[in-house]
Amino acid sequence: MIFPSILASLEYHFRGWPELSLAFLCYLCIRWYLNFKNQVLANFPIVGALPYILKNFHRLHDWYTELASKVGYSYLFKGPIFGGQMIFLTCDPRNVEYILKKNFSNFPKGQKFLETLQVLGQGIISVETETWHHQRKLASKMFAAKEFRSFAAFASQKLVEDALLPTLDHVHAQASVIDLQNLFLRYAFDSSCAIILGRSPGFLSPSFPSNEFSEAMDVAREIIFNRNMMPSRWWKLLRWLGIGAERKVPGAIKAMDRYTSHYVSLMREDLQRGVEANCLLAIYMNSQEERKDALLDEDEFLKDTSLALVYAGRDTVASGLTYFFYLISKTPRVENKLLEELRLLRAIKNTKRNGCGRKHVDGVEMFDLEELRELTYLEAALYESMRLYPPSPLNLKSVLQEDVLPDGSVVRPGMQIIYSTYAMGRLKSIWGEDCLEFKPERWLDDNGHLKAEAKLKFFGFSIGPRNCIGKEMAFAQMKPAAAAMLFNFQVQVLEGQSISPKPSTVLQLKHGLKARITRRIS
Ligand code: HEM
Repeated sequence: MIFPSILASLEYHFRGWPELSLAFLCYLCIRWYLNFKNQVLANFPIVGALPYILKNFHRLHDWYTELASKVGYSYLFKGPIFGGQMIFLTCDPRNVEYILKKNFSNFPKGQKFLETLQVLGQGIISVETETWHHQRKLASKMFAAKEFRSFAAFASQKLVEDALLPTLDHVHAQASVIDLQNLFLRYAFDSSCAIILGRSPGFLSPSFPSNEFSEAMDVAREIIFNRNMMPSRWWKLLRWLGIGAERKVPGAIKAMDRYTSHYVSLMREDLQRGVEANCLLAIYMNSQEERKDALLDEDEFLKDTSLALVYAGRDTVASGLTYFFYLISKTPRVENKLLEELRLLRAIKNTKRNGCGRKHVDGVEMFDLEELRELTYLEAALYESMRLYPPSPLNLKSVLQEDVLPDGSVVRPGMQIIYSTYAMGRLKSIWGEDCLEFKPERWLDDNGHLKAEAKLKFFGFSIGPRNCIGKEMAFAQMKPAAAAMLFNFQVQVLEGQSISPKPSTVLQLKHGLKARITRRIS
């Protein structure tokens, strides 16, 4: 008799439990949601920081910047327990300098990152240790060659004259709207191919043709980013199953291999016929002796090297020009100062040449190489736009041995380090209270020369032994395009379009940048 009465009593006492449990669960969910909603970052049990990453994925770079101002310059993200990822994100300039320069050898790209870069073969950006040392030494010599530097400037200038200005003229005549991002991607691809491979593929032309080589590089860029955003096992499984973006990889690799083989064969024929060529491929081919310990078969080396270089230059230059015109369109004061600099220079040169400026066939004016060197306000404006919108907004490193960074953070093997140049370009502590303003003047001293100290604060081309080797080439591509376009055409970016960046390793606008182009009346 006792037993049923105990049961009855329990039933009486716990009658309200399901409701109570439900209410408690709801309370926990609401608390969690409110915390999650108002907090910028937390590492939860089991799922780590995944909810925050998913919530902010569409605005990754701005989120990092927000974290820097609200939480601090460095923080640790834990991935979900089953992926085992530990990402240390920093935008502290002392840490970044330590990682990239002072203790460079302890922070390689790392196996995980290198694996994701294998789509691009074994060129300079996808290798490490001895192979990288050798390739870097060789590349430094090639990029520094005087004949190469003048060839790079000449080839870009020619492409502006033969392809960029006629295309813009065509858009003006059609009174159509153009996507500036697409235009500059075409220009950067053609000029990179011309400078590196010796031939422009003609991707930039008024008919806006398609190009399989460039499309294959788009796939490579997308896949490298995707692979880095997930644990290695996940993307390897997707690759094995052949689903998602991984499905496109084998085709893209084949296409890139086919095109680079083709360009290598053409250049070999040219050199055998005694054609004089100063593109990088020709310079590499003519330096057989220095290449003999390249640890790669001759053709593989030439193909992978040229692919890596075209890839490194294409998206970055396109991004630099796109955001430059975006900022100019929003800042008429800077546009006017740029025009003033161009017009003054043109007037001085015309006086010296007795009124004969350098005219393109359709009355469009060009700036020669000597003039371009004198355009310091333009150069400052390009730096300034890359400060706010760095083409390479984040970079990855790994950790070899446990280390203590200058801010006191401890990093351990197995962690990945991400440093955000996007956030660093927007830190008040580096760039002052007006850090969000587009002000080329911050790069210039009282005599109108570029300030060395401003360049030292800028990480957009990276620093240390693995810094950007193509910086000078990038300016040789961007300056003539920006000068000729500004001087001859009015670029009116359409109002009301969404200006959000794609989550990617390169800063690109999700929906492009639509603009109208009209000829300026001289
Ligand atoms: C505005 C344009 C450019 C920007 C902002 C830029 C930025 C950068 C950055 C940040 C890095 C370091 C990447 C890392 O640490 O993983 C880098 C590396 C590199 N860049 Fe550029 N880049 C630009 C244009 C170019 C051009 C035109 C070339 C010419 C081919 C080039 C060739 C390279 C190469 C080969 C590396 C790898 C160097 C190495 O690993 O030793 N870049 N660039």
